[in-house]
Amino acid sequence: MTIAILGAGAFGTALAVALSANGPVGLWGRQASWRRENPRLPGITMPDNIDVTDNLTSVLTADTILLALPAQILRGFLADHGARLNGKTLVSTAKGIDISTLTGPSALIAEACPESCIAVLTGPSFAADIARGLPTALTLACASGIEGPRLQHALSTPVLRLYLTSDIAGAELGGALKNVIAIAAGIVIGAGLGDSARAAIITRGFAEMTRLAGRLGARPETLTGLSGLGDLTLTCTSPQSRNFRFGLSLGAGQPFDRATTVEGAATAGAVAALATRIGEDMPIAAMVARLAEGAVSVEKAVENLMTRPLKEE
Ligand SMILES: NC(=O)C1=CN([C@@H]2O[C@H](COP(=O)(O)OP(=O)(O)OC[C@H]3O[C@@H](n4cnc5c(N)ncnc54)[C@H](O)[C@@H]3O)[C@@H](O)[C@H]2O)C=CC1
Ligand SMILES: O=C(CO)COP(=O)(O)O
Repeated sequence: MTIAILGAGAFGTALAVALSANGPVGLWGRQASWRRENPRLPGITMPDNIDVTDNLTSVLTADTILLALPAQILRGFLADHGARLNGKTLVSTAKGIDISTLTGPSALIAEACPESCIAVLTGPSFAADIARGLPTALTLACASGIEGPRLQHALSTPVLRLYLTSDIAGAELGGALKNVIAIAAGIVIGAGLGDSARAAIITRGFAEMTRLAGRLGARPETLTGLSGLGDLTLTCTSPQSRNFRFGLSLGAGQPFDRATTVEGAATAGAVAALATRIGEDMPIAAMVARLAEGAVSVEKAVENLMTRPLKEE
């Protein structure tokens, strides 16, 4: 198996570093003018067997491609380059739902590359941790009983342990939805509402995640696994998370650098629209969408959530 990664942001670069333990890796970035240290991942030197390039053609000789682009970028990228990827094994790593189609990365890839085998790599993992070689466990979702195990072995290393599932919908939705709840958790802490309120938001947020994912065909055990509960726990509790930090700044009424990749912001809007379309109640996600747009104050959002009709758990 020959591997290339498209997207030389923090995560694509970290995956390249991890997978270089198994052999050569191509890493493409549209503006990859650096070669040995990515400014998005300071302090990490690229091993010699990573070919960092801004020439897409040169990395498309690989038979297996990891797509490490943000979710809202993927659709446009596939429109431009999908034909050249079609037929290859494609592994999605984006954690979001496309705002214009309300579909996840795997559906976008399937539409653009109908002859490809598609997998999803997701779970609790900060790019900096992976790049430093800290032990990490992830979910690899692939519907193919042949390609799934092959990928699982090729993408695992002594410090990167992949658990296999065939539940693509569950793995993908867990990763996308946890980012929305992480923003909510950040808001709670940023606004000074306390750890008890955060535990409530995480738990009720997880209930929303499992409800929506279940309606969209996910298996419950996937949501309680690494790609759901695992990643939710990480992202709602660590200031390393950009989604959590975005929430912190919203809660504290402080500015935030909008150039930072915060997947949960657009995905909250997509989730709210999706929930309305299928008639599912997602009050936390809907509130995060409104807060991220600046359409409601934190005080009003808390009041609205706390005064909803009382119900059974
Ligand atoms: N950073 C992390 O710790 C983790 C990130 N992820 C996921 O990986 C995905 C990518 O995130 P990061 O690498 O962290 O983001 P990042 O912000 O570090 O990098 C994004 C990359 O996308 C590139 N890009 C933007 N627009 C583009 C376009 N039109 N064409 C080509 N390239 C374009 C940028 O140049 C940049 O290199 C996200 O879905 C994120 O949720 C998943 C696990 C961990
Ligand atoms: O997905 C992640 C950890 O698993 C990274 O989270 P952020 O995108 O919030 O930084």
